[in-house]
Amino acid sequence: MDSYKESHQEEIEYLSNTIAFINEEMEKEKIDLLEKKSDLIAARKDMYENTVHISSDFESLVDMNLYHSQINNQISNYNINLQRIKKLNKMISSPYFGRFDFIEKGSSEKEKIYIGLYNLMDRNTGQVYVYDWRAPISSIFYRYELGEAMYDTPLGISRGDVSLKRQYQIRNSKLKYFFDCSVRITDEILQEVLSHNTSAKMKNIIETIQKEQDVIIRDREHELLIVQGVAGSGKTSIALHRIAFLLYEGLNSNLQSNNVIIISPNAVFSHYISSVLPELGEENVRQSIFDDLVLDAFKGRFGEETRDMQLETLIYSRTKTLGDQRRQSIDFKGSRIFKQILDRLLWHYGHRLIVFEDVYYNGTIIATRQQLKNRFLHNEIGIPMAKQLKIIEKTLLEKVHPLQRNRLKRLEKIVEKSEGHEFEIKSFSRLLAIKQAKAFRERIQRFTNVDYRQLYEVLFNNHGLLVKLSQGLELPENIEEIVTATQQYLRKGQVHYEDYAPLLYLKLKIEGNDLFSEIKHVVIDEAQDYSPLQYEVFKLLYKNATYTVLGDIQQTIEKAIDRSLYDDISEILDKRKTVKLSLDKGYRSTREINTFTQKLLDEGAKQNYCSIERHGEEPLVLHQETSESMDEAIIGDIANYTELGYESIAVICKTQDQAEKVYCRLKESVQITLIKPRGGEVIKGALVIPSYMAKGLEFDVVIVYDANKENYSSDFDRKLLYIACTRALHRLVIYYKGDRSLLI
Ligand SMILES: Nc1ncnc2c1ncn2[C@@H]1O[C@H](COP(=O)(O)OP(=O)(O)OP(=O)(O)O)[C@@H](O)[C@H]1O
Repeated sequence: MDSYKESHQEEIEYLSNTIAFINEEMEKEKIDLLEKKSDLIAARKDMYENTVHISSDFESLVDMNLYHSQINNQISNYNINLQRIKKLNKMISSPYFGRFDFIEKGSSEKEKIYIGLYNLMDRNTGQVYVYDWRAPISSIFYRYELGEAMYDTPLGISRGDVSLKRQYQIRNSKLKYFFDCSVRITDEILQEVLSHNTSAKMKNIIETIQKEQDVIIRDREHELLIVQGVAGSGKTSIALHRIAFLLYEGLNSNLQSNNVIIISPNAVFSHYISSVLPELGEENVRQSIFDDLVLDAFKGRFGEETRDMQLETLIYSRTKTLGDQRRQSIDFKGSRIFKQILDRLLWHYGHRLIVFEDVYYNGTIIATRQQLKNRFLHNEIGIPMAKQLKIIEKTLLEKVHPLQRNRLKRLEKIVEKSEGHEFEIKSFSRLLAIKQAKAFRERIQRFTNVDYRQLYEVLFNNHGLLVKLSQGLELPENIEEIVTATQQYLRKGQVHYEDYAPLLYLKLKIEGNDLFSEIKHVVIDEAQDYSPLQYEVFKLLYKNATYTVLGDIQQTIEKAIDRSLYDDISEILDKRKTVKLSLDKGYRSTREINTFTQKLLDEGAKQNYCSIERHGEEPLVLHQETSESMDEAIIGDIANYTELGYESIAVICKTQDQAEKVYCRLKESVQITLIKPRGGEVIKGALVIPSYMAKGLEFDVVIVYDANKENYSSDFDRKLLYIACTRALHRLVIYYKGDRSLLI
């Protein structure tokens, strides 16, 4: 037998043994599950029959409690069983995708390490059929070629030699093919994976994780890991695989899915990525967008303007002075300088603006204003301002409490002497006492109540104060206009999106934050979308968490491209162990599309970039005489590309408004969906979407709608165009009417 035949025979046998083992395990688990189910039903019945259902008697309550905790245990065991069955079910179709043979230093025995989605081990014999891709030893598969290799174990580094590396395609429990490779993961298999159509939901990449990606996924050393990665370099994929890894590691470190939160840019994106972690076996990881954090924190007090609305306003007012002013206002209110002003405002409030008063009750002094102020200013244990003032209020009320009896007696005497209340002295006096107590409390609350919104308004309403607080700081040139505009809309009861972060910062500083204490790890995707002040807010919200922050500064929309953002993030989050890494290789698009999109970047913003060697058609830039002919061409394209087998085709418009109009016209002739900012899921087929909403998503075919000179002219437009074009996997078509945009 030649060596391939021998290997083939060996692999067929290994696969069939593995599948047989999975089937056996599945049978056992199913029997176990049935037993657990009937035990659970019996326990519930027993509890129903043998305990009282309503009681205030202590012994009966203890009894009920015992039954409850027993049933809860049974339910959790039942769920563990179900999870195991789910995992086995996922494995049966394709139990592993890779193998390497490893001889540990000092040993003569060759171990065959098969790698798949989960561990598969015979607990009786100790034989490991498959290693979880996250297991320490599996890192060798992603990081090493043939020859010397090492991996991290809980007991230290383990070294050895890799004598074989093999990759498989197994579908429906059948071995389709396998091949040996000397390099890490061959480009052929990666290209094969990348040449497929994209799906409506993001997929896992465990079979082809690249070395530089694996380093990020498996990092356990750093408390803050910052990744700058070019478009399509796998940042989002890495973020999700890293979470799965940390949760696996979590078996040792106590990290559970409810200890992790992903901050993502919008609801459509959240949907898009929502299936990766469940696919990897990790459910219940929370996702949030900044807009939702704001709504929750302000309890609906404000939050009408969303980020999409802010972006739309910027797009529409680009050429007007108002637009520039708004942009500068956004920059300023998100800056570290504004954070310093807010800190000074808080200090100033505590030291100068709170007007403590002497507190009298029933003619006796309870506390002088100086005593109250001293108590407030000597807050050594750092209790947040609002809580501290409430403690002062409580202490004053407690002091007054024993005096209220005397006050009541005094009131009764006064009432006795007055006419018309002879028959109701007691009740009338009590009523008076209640009213006076209320007035007393309100007097105290004049200095113990603090409202972050009012304080924010003070800053803009009092010009002298802003000047004073910004001494030594560099303010934007048009600060006067920013202040006047803010003053005006705050007076009308409105709040802009860029005010949320400063308001939330003030709120958290003033009131403190007891929420999210369970969060131990935060993943921030599209990191370039957040301002330094938003990072200050994250720091206050997730006080003790470690962070993974991933972004691409080329995809910054509303601000100027600022390479110092990552330094700011690292200073703000201020973790002991921080690392900044970069990813320069784009995996999403064909080389032709990648070459084209890199040329869209401003000369000054060019970056280190390399593309995956996957080839396809050159992007097309096509002129159309009229809107009608452009519509017709797009309708034709949708039909052609569908015919060619592409499954997701996005018509990307600059704005929401434009997207709605195009959708209304196209839907008469083709099956097409409009994606709205809060519109839920991206589905397969043809869709129309505004440029900024397409961020983070990807499509087999991208058709850019009307990239003419008017639509795409400024630097701001350049970024929208870049985001739109970098979404394409296989085909990119750009239409324009009139003059072609000079950005192309
Ligand atoms: N190692 C890999 N193996 C297979 N596919 C990969 C790999 N890395 C990235 N990809 C694919 O490349 C595409 C882009 O990945 P992803 O969306 O994670 O990149 P990104 O850096 O977040 O992109 P962007 O910033 O442009 O939104 C996805 O289809 C992803 O599955």
